[in-house]
Amino acid sequence: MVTVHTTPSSAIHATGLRKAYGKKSVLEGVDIDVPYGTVFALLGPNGSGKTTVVHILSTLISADAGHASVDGNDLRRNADGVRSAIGLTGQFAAVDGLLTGEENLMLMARLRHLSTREAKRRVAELLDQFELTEAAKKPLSTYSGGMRRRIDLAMTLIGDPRIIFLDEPTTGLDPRSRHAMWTIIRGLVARGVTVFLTTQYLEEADQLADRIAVLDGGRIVAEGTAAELKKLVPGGRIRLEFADATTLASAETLLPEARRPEESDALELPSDGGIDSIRTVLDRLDAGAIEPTALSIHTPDLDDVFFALTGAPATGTTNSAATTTNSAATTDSADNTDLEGTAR
Ligand SMILES: Nc1ncnc2c1ncn2[C@@H]1O[C@H](COP(=O)(O)OP(=O)(O)OP(=O)(O)O)[C@@H](O)[C@H]1O
Repeated sequence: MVTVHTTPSSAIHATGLRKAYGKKSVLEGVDIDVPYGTVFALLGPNGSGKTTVVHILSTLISADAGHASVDGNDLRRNADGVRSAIGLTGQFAAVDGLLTGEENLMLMARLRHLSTREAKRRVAELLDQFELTEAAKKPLSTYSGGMRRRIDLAMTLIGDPRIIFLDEPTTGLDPRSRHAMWTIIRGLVARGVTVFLTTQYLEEADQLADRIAVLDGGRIVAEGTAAELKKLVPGGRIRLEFADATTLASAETLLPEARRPEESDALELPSDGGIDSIRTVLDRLDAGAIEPTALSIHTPDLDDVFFALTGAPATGTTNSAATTTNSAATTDSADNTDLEGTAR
């Protein structure tokens, strides 16, 4: 029998997850590690398999191959242990629209075997926490999209799970409701809850996640903090401005690789945004006694990363992008000592 080696600090640990629906292969060997008390975001384009990963890790479906443990419980051997440790939002999407928010929460509390007294206390607490006290007595069918997501999350939290899975928690919400949901999620994390979320919104991953993994073509093609991922794609540049046209022309001679954006008196050079590359550029200008009046650094955003990794029309192209990224990460490793296996 194969033994799963669970890192004690891992809330979620998975290796080699595979899943196919008929002949359609969805996951082709996915590895995931989420330390306790952190937020992990699984990013991927439509149909990349994010929900499939969540459903496997929350025991709703089984993987064809691979091993995983959640809160130290092996998914195959102790599915009940996994279920009692986790909360999964989205699973109550079919809650009774005719019942009020409070009634739905009470129902869930009783299903969780809370006493009437304890259920009432917990429900009141959650209604308050999710700013639903006013709407508590109204039927769920009258709730807005944002309110439904909040009641869904509140229902998930009735049992005080240590680990929660949020499958696209803010898809379809307006910006205000999205920000309200982010505040709630941050509050949960502050109380020590581990969050595994899937999202198509790069900003959401950037805002909330300690680590981000990009799923594409059935594999995790890159993983790291938002800052680490941004370093992986080209597109970073230094922008220099000068006092007058004469200085600009002299600077151009000293930095022949720089380009001058149209209709501007500035120069731009490719850069990883690191201190060393900035210092090198300034030293070269200094050699000609030239000082820029302004210096700014543009680092790529997660959109650039996502597009570079998943935007290619064919999977083959995507894989080669990941490989290129991988070599970039290796070259860069002196600057990124904690960039373990960043791009795969
Ligand atoms: N029960 C199923 N039977 C057959 N195919 C399925 C089933 N569930 C999912 N799929 C297919 O597996 C692929 C991955 O689906 P999944 O829902 O995991 O992707 P996703 O990344 O969550 O997508 P989205 O962002 O659109 O929700 C899709 O092509 C989907 O059509």
